[in-house]
Amino acid sequence: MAQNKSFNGRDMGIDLGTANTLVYVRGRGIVLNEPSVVAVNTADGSVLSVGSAAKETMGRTPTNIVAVRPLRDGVIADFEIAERMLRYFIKKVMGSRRLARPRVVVCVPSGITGVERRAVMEAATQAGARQVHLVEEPIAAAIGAGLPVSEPTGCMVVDIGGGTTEVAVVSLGGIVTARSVRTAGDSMDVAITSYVKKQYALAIGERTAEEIKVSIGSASPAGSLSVPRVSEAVRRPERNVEVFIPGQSEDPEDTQALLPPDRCTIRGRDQATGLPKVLELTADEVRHALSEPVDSIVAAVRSTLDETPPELAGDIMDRGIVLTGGGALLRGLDVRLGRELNIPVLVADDPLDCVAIGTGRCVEDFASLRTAMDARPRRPDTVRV
Ligand SMILES: Nc1ncnc2c1ncn2[C@@H]1O[C@H](COP(=O)(O)OP(=O)(O)OP(=O)(O)O)[C@@H](O)[C@H]1O
Repeated sequence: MAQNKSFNGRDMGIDLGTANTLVYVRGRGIVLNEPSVVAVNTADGSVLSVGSAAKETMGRTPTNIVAVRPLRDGVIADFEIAERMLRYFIKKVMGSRRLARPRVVVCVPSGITGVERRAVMEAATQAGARQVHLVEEPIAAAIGAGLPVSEPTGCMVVDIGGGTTEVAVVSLGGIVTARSVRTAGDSMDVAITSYVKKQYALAIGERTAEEIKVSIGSASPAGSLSVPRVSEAVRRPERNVEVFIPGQSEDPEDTQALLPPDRCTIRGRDQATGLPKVLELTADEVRHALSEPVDSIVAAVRSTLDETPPELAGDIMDRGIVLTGGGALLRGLDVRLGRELNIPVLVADDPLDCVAIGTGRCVEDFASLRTAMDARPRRPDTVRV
């Protein structure tokens, strides 16, 4: 591993995500993983809570408190709140050791403009960073997934986060071709909310929609799902959603216990009566609700492959496409992509942590990964459409 004397023990890599922010500290690994949410008092603008505590309040705040997600579609939508959130996380990680300001590598979507890059750099600087470097999300994801990004061979990574899906072909430490679409985990939650509203006139919150997706969401029919992991079951939140798992067993060795749940009970507000209501939703219905965002992700991967130079396309055929990001955990997405594109598709180990691990590697191994950082923006400074 190349040594980098200019980086030291307080330096950090930040995966500033739409859904979650992860902080990796040099020599220590991932030390913080919290939702990118800030609860603000609208009366005086003061910050009441940040991260997990703020996410708990989403959909449950009185009128004078708002739970804000300062990033949308992978970029800063509310600069001031983003800066305060970053400042809070950096302080939390540094604890009482405030002797010097850290150098920071921040991960950003590949499609962001120069203006958006400057906004991220400015927010990190205002939050306490002494020097800021940027690494593009697909590169960080590929590094974190253990792909040989610096070699002259093509690797395709599809990072499905909360706000954006980043599809990229990486070779020799750079992006050869990439696409960043604003269809990812959040769009799936919106699709579920709309379905439940249209089909059952039931209003549900953002968190409930996410819980439904994680609990029984899928991209392929039940018979063709890849086997869900035990870690996935552990991460499954259960609040307004109660799941039914066929043949459920307490025994972790029992393969039946790994079967995906086929329905769940959800709670919301009946739009006709205005009263709370409980109803049952099946996995087939949720798969149907998710078809539009899933189709868009498949289309983005297909069109990126279309633009890939033939030599690199051959490498991808051999190596397979690697899925990272929380959206990679959607059951059957690997199967669906593999079937439609006729290419092997693999889900990275720890898909939710890949980008943070890759960003952290940039801090640990700065000299040899230098070429992977601070690339010029691919998009002009126009308004994103
Ligand atoms: N088991 C699961 N099944 C489906 N989706 C999941 C699962 N676990 C997490 N997710 C989704 O993954 C998304 C968060 O992923 P991730 O933390 O990689 O995004 P992010 O880095 O914050 O976002 P972005 O990259 O867009 O800035 C959320 O939409 C979340 O609901």
